Amino acid sequence: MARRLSDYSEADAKVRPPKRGSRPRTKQRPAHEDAITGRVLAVDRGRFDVLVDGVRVRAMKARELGRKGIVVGDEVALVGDASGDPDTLARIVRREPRRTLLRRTADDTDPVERGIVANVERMLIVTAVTDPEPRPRLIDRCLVAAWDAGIEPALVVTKADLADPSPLLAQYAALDLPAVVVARSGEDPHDGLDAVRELVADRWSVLVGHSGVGKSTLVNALVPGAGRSTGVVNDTTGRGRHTSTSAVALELPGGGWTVDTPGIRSFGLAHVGVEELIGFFPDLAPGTEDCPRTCPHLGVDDCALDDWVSSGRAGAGGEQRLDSLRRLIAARAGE
Ligand SMILES: Nc1nc2c(ncn2[C@@H]2O[C@H](COP(=O)(O)OP(=O)(O)OP(=O)(O)O)[C@@H](O)[C@H]2O)c(=O)[nH]1
Ligand SMILES: [Zn+2]
Repeated sequence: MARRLSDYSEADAKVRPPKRGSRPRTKQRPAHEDAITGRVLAVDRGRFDVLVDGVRVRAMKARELGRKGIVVGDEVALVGDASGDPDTLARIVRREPRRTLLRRTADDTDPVERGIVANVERMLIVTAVTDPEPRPRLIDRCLVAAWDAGIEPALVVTKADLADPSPLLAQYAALDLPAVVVARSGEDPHDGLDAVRELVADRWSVLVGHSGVGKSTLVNALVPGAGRSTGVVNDTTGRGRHTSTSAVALELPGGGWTVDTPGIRSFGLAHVGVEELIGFFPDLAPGTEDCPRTCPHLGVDDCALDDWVSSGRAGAGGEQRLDSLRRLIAARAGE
């Protein structure tokens, strides 16, 4: 049936022509719907290597990311040329929410915290039985940093061919930590390597440890061809021959990725509050129940932790652990 003119509503007549110069709405996409996601493998002076569907793509941060940090392990959204061909550069337009973030501050009072690696599930704390001597306070810092980040730590004790690892292991027995012992045997890189492989298989992990403990040796054994430089520790500086200082993710032949952190020599923990700190010493935390209210746990005013440790309830490492905890609390108080 034909419509009569009088049937047209006023609204029909009010369709305005588009303003000259204005673009159709559909082109103004607020989010990058067509972005693809990848995982950051390496960061080097403003350039990022991102793994996209098995291809390594070079990328830079898009301006809209602002000062938002991107670290190894981050999951990011990319636009632009993500072919991975030489001389191409994609843009990172978004950082996906992080499941874990390993952080540190320059010291225990510095308010500026830096991300080291994101989304890893496991931390291997590498320490030698001797040469160099174990540094329990650094181990304790690493444990706090791992638990604070939501990462499961494990101990890897190297150089067991040089000395008996049991006293060191006994110190941490109360913590219910996975611990693996490795040793050099002849030409073979390491006894105990299979146990390390199990800890890192099919997941993202991060290796931490101070210079000379055998971290690079371990990485080279886990990832043949990784080419991490190993060397004799310089007696004067305590430093090895490393020149690279940035974290980098290396693919494990059996599946999974491990992140080496050559430049990291310390773990400032200014971002961890005192109450949280105590919670990250699960061998000591229950001992604070008998402390006076507002006890600073610094060894004064009848702090119950002294009895807790001397009665053996924190295990063989109790004294050392309490010393670590107290130093961390004191550092927070600026003492
Ligand atoms: N006896 C013995 N020596 C080892 C073992 N693992 C590593 N080493 C030696 O210890 C020294 C230091 O090893 P690296 O792998 O360079 O140590 P690192 O922790 O990477 O140290 P940086 O390179 O300074 O970061 C080297 O001379 C290694 O050959 C081990 O299980 N037993
Ligand atoms: Zn106390």
